[in-house]
Amino acid sequence: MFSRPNARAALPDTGPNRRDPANLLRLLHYVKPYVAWLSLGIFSTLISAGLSLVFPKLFGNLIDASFLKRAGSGVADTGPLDRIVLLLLGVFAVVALFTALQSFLISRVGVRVVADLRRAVFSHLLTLSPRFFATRRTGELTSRLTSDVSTVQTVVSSALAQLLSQVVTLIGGVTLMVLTSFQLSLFTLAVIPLIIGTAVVIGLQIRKAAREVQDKVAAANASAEEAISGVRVVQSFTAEDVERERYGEGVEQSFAASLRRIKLTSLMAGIMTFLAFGSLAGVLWYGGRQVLVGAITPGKLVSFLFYALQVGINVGGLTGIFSQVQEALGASSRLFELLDTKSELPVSPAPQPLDRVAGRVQFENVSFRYGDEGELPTLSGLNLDVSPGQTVALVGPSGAGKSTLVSLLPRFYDVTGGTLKVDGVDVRQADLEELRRQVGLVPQETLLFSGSVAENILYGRPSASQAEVEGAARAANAEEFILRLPQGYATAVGERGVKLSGGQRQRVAIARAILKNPRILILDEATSALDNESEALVQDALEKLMVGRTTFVIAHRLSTIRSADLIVVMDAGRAVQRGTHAELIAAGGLYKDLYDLQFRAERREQGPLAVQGV
Ligand SMILES: Nc1ncnc2c1ncn2[C@@H]1O[C@H](COP(=O)(O)OP(=O)(O)OP(=O)(O)O)[C@@H](O)[C@H]1O
Repeated sequence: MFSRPNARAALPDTGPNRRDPANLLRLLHYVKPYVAWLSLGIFSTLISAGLSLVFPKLFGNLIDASFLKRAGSGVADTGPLDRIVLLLLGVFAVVALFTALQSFLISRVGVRVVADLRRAVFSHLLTLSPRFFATRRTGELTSRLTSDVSTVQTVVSSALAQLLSQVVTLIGGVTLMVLTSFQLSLFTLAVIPLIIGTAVVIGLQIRKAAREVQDKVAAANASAEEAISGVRVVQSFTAEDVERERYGEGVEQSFAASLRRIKLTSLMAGIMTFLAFGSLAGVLWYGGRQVLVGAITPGKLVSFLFYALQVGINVGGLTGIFSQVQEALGASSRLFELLDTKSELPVSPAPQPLDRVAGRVQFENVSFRYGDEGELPTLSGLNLDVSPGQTVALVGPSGAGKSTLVSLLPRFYDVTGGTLKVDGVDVRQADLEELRRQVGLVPQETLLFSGSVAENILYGRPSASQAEVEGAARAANAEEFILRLPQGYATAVGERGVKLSGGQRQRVAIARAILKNPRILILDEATSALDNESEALVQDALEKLMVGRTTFVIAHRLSTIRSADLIVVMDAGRAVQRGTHAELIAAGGLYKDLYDLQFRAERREQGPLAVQGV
């Protein structure tokens, strides 16, 4: 049956620095620019948390003022009651104001840090080499940008504020409890170790389950992403059921993990509720007796109950924060792991200038291997000296290493042996950006970005003017079809350019390359048949593009091969033959075999013109 191999590995989840608290310090680095906002937020938190400790005392006073005076004198004096309520309202208002301020200020820092972190991770991802992306699933990486960053946000914003206010309330609450009634305090505080113990033991299990939920969701997401981005393949193979099943399985696994987590949280909620209300009942029982014997006033009992409640809530809250911090540590370590992944292309400390090159390219005894040492090399012993402006056609059987050879030019990979030079400069000694500005790439499968036609052409040189864009489109034989589009240059091309035909996409890509005006050009000729007319237009545009540039073309068409200055025949990573078409045919060997197999039919189609000179 159909199967889409899940060969790409998920991001390793258990690195050596996983949940390393040092990551929290690294996070602080992102918080640093906003330390003023944060300090104001912390100040507001301290005020609101400190003032909230006044409530219970005032409530107690309120009770005593309302009940005791009346019982004593028989006359209803509402004065103290009114004053206390007024005072309470005042305190409420100040607490409300500072709570709002605290929430705004600290959350603002949180969302800002998240925005910075997202940008940093994305910008770093763009610098990594194709080798990195070959081992990662896109869905995994995008989920790092979304869910992991959001988990970190929780800590930076809400958890930080909560932690502060809870610590303040907890210390203050316990002190005031003890001051209100020492005996009652002993009674209540005895339960706290039980609460903490339960929270820690079950909390640990909950964290494990939560981790599992995240992993399962990420895996399901990755498979959905692949299916959605390849929906045409899925539909053409009528593999919907397979994909449904694959995603369904992932979703069910995440459901099962969620269920485990829910069971544990429910159990914890039950135990906590019983402990909390049980101790409340205990306090009411013991405190009630104390009131009855006149040891404390009813107001004091009420104050005490409120303090106990505040302390209880905060102890519960602290354990929640503990698990949030743990999760955030996990998430931040995965993010930092991405940020720490160095591009494997070493940067030269003193790059040699490569500003406006003539276009000479030299492969000197170049070898290359995708895998580790010991694996078979993909290219070996390659020597090639291409003069500025020359066109080199690379031919050879599938898997011979043609695409690999050209991918060394913009330094997607570094050679593993020998040297690759552009204008006499070892590409490893050049500035990567400068080098890549010299190299233009027109791939077989053109990828356009969602946006307008003009934006896609401008990708070649963002500073170009509208007139230059139009000039490039004209030279690429693209203007005619662009002007026929509903909004001309402003027409949106759809995701990956789906609204254009294959030939149109290619011509936009050629216009893009013309605008970039590179000295070295890499063309991967399309093997998929375009209709005759658009093939002729694409071919004509390519020929114009090639003029005056050093061009490497992975050639599939006889006409390209025959007009090349040099044909290099590749087989199993080696350049086995080189020469012009006529020379190679005369010499016999792999080229002649390939020619006999692949091009005879094409030659026949091209009629007498193509036969000449063969
Ligand atoms: N990213 C990669 N990681 C590991 N091996 C790779 C990678 N890309 C290509 N290879 C291997 O390197 C060899 C050469 O591949 P390459 O794509 O260069 O061949 P090609 O001549 O361009 O083939 P085709 O004409 O089919 O495109 C193949 O055996 C291929 O399996």
